This record gives sequence, structure tokens and C-alpha cells, in this order.
Amino acid sequence: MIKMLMARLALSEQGARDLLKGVWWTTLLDIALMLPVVLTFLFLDDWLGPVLAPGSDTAHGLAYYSAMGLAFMAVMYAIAVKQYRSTYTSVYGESANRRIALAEKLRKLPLAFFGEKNLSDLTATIMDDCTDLEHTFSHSVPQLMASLISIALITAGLMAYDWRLALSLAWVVPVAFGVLAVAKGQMKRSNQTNYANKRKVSEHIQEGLDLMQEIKAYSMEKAYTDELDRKADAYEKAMTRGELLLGMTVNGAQSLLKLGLPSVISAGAWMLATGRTDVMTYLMFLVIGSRIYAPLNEVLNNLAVLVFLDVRIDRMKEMESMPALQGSSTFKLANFDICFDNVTFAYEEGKQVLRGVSFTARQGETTALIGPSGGGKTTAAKLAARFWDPQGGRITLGGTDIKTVEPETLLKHFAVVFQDVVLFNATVMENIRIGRRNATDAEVVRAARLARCDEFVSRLPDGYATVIGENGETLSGGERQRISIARAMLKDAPIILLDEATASLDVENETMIQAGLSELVKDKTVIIIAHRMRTIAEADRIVTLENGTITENLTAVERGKSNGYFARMLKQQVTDAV
Ligand SMILES: Nc1ncnc2c1ncn2[C@@H]1O[C@H](COP(=O)(O)OP(=O)(O)OP(=O)(O)O)[C@@H](O)[C@H]1O
Repeated sequence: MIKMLMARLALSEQGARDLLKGVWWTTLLDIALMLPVVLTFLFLDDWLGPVLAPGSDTAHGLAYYSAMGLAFMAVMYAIAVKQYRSTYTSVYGESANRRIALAEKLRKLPLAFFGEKNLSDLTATIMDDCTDLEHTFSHSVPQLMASLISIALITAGLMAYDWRLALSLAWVVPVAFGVLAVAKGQMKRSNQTNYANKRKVSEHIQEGLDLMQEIKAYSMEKAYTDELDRKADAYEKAMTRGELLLGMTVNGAQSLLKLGLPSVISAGAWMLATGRTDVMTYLMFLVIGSRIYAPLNEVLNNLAVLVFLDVRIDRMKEMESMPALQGSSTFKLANFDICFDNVTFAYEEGKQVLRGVSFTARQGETTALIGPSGGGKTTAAKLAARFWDPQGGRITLGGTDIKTVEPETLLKHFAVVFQDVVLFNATVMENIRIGRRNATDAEVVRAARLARCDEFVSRLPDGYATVIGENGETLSGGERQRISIARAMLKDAPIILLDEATASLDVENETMIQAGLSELVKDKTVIIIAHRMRTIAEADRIVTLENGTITENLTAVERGKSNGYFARMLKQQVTDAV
């Protein structure tokens, strides 16, 4: 049972156990809620006795029934408290663990996952799906299971008492569930359509917020809002259709359940009239019939979340089953040479980005990756840091295949500056300290000076304590890049990847920063990607990547003999300078 629940509802073992515990207490509560009915029945039995059988007397007075009523209330209260604790507390615990597990999983997924996945869908899975599952597992699932169990138990008890009246009361349950089963497929499809439409609207809004500058600059406001209207309309229509279907199904099933009472009234009246039952049994069935389906009716009001449960669980399972990048967190390195051995890689099937790439970036040397735009330079640098795994060949670090190294452990050896700098909405100091969490303020300031941040930071209102806005929006491109370089300098890792790290800087600043970088790169493995001759002038090795293949691999001595891309680049820049 536990295993079945774990597989079916994507629960942990503890979660499945807690759910069962919740179901048990909810069943008990459903049965306990019948206690007032039992009390009413006992009272009627006792007090109607003298009316039905003249000469007999009532057994107990009002005080007795009041005391019994209070005792029943105390029992119901105690069970309700226990049920609340067992269901809600454990569900929220499971939900917290689920979110943490998802976050852990995300940390270990290859970047390819984030490229393929729609980010707003991902956010929805983590936030909305978790919240909805939390709600469904705390309210609807235990209540549904408990209602079915308590109805089955009570019906079994009634059957033993009088099977004919019990049947006349219980036949409505399978019929109501038949209606639900018929409509379930349709509702699921309608739910999926609704979700897809909702996602289109939220993506469009998100895109609008991201591209507000472009929308205004190219006067696209009308086109943008027209498209948003169209998507919102489609969502509204699908939603209305879905609500109609849901309403018809829920009301249909609830009306069928309501037929249980008239059914038992008529069957009981006939049996009473024909002497097949007595008044007290008839009364008991009437009183129970008025209460028995109340919990199930409650569950039907939440039918939509139950129908959509499968879809949410499938999405959760899809994320949980994504193959994470594995590897050992302890490994021995002979040195920090990075060696590409016949590496092939494609982001999408059939679109080869790297084809049989082989070169070595040695420790103590600066290796420049050059080549035309789209040639695969950034891809190669990211593969070296195991942002993705290559499909063919292998990449080694100090003789160890990086596929066998846990990505986070591997990245501890890398300091990376990419073209697309990402900054946090925090102070300059905090943004630089990301390079090394335990760095002192003095160490941060030293790195900032080497990266030429000092000059613009001194102009900020609070210096290093100035908050720089979302992704550093209050800074220029060059200033953002300098913060990113300062981070790398602070990290002081044995391998440095610089992807167009100084592209947004003017000549003067680039020259100064390069002086700082040359201090940083001593004895390290440096891979530098640049389009400007000046940036790679000091490189020990030039590797040219054109259309995913290596067309040149030149040492400092050999570069003069180039008659390929490097020679053309050199010539072009000389011409430009003139
Ligand atoms: N995340 C991605 N998903 C799919 N394709 C990608 C992705 N990143 C890059 N590409 C494609 O891979 C190819 C190589 O890109 P890459 O960024 O490695 O080239 P590059 O040589 O660094 O270019 P540039 O000099 O313009 O930065 C390009 O055709 C690019 O469109």
C-alpha cells in the first residue's frame, strides 16, 4: 500500500505513511460525526417508546442525554484535533521536503534542462504545483479516501441490520461515481487546455515586462496588447467551458447522492406499510441517510483539484526523473591542464555545434579561443566547466575525465567571467563577495581595485554599500563587467575562463585590467575568448574554432606563420587601426 501510494502520488515513504495516518483519522472523524445521529436515534427510541407502545416508560431523562451529548462532543473534538494534526502538519512537512528536493534537483540538473524548459512553467511547477498538491493532500485526498471507507463501513453495518434498506440508500454511490468516471477524461483534457492557455498569458506578460524597452522603442504597444487580449480571450473561453463542464458533473453527482434519501424514504415507507420493517429501524435509516453523504459532497466541491492531481504529479515526476549530473566529490588531479579529446556536442539533435574538437589548455599558459561568431567558442568553454556533458569524446582536467567529477566540486576550481554578466540586487560589496563568501572587506576592495571598480564605486552614493538594482541596472555595461572580473579575481581559482570579459571596456580600462589580470593568471590555466586582437596579444596559444572545428592551433612562436583566421583577424585590426 505504502509503495503504491509512493509511486502513484509521488510521495516519500514518510509522506505515504503520513497520508495513510491522515486517512485513518479522517475516517474516524467521519464516523464520529455520526455520533449526534446515534444520539438522536437513541433519544427518539427512548422517548417515542411510550407513544409507540403505550404502557412502557422512558428509560432516561433529559439530563442523561445532555451528558451523553457533551461526552460525544468531547470525543468528536479530540478526534478532530488529532485528525487536524496528523493531516495538516505532516502534509506541510512533506511539502517542505518536496520543495527542498526539487531545489536540490535543480541544482544538479545540466543547464540543457533550463534551455529546453520554459522558465515560467518551471516556476509554476515549483510554486503552484507544490502549493496545489499541498492543498489537495491536506484536504481532498484524505477526505475522499476516508469518505469512501466510512461510507463502506457504515453501509456494511447497515447491511447487517437490514440489507434492503441499506441497498436503497447506497445504490446512489456507484451511480454517482459512474458519472464522474465518464466525465473525468473530458475534465482532464479541459484542465490541460486551461493550463496551456493560462501559461500563454503569463508568458506573454512576462515577455512584455522583459522587453518593455524594445516594445516602446519600436512602438509595438498596440500589437503587444492586441496579442495579450487575444490570448486572454482564449483563456477566458476555455475556462468558462471547463467551469461549465465541472459544474454540470459536480452538480449531477451531488444530485444523484441526494437521491439516496428519497429512495430510502420510499422503500422504507413501503416496507413499513407491508410490515417488513419496524418504525425505529425506518427512523434510524432516515436519520443516517440525511448525514451519510455529507463528507462526500464536500469532496465533490473540490473535484477540479482531484482531477488535475494526475497532471501535477506527472509534471513533478518528470522533473524528479530528469537525469542529474552525477560525479564524485573527491578526485585527484595531476595538474590543471584541460584537455579536449575529439569532443562533439549539439544543443539540439542534428545541429552539431562542436565536431571532433581536440586541444589542450595548459596550466601556466593562456589559451585564446578565437573564431567567427557562432563558431562554438563559448560552448567549448562551458563544456570545460561541465555546464553540459559532450555527446562524444572526452574532456579531462589534470588527467581526470570531468564527467566523473561532481559539477559543484569541479566548479570550485573555476573562476568564470562570461559576456552576459549576472548581478544581484544587492550592494557592490556583496556582489563581488560572491567570488569568495568568506573574503574580508579588505580582500574584496583589493580585488575591486585590480578590476578597476574603485573609480566608479567612489562615485556611487554609498560607495561599496550602494545597492545596484536588479541585475545591476544602475550601472553601465563596462561597470557591470568590471564587477564580474573583480569576483573572479577574488575567487582566485586555478582555472580562469574569460569569455569576452573585457569587451565592454574602453582601451584605457582594458589595458589597466589586463595588468591586474596578468597578476591573477600566474601559474593558472587560462582560457580567454575574444574578438579583439589587443585582448589576446599576450596569449601563449591561439586556437581557432570555425563552424565547430579547429582550424588553427598555434603557439606564440607559430602565430606569425598563420595563413588562416588569425592572420585575417590580425590584418583586419591593423587596417582598422590605420
Ligand atoms: N543554449 C543554446 N541552445 C541552443 N543553441 C545554442 C545555445 N547556445 C549557443 N547555441 C548555438 O551554438 C552555436 C555556437 O554558439 P557559441 O555561443 O558557442 O558560439 P561563439 O563562437 O561563442 O559565438 P560568439 O563569438 O558570437 O559569442 C551557435 O550556432 C549558437 O546559435
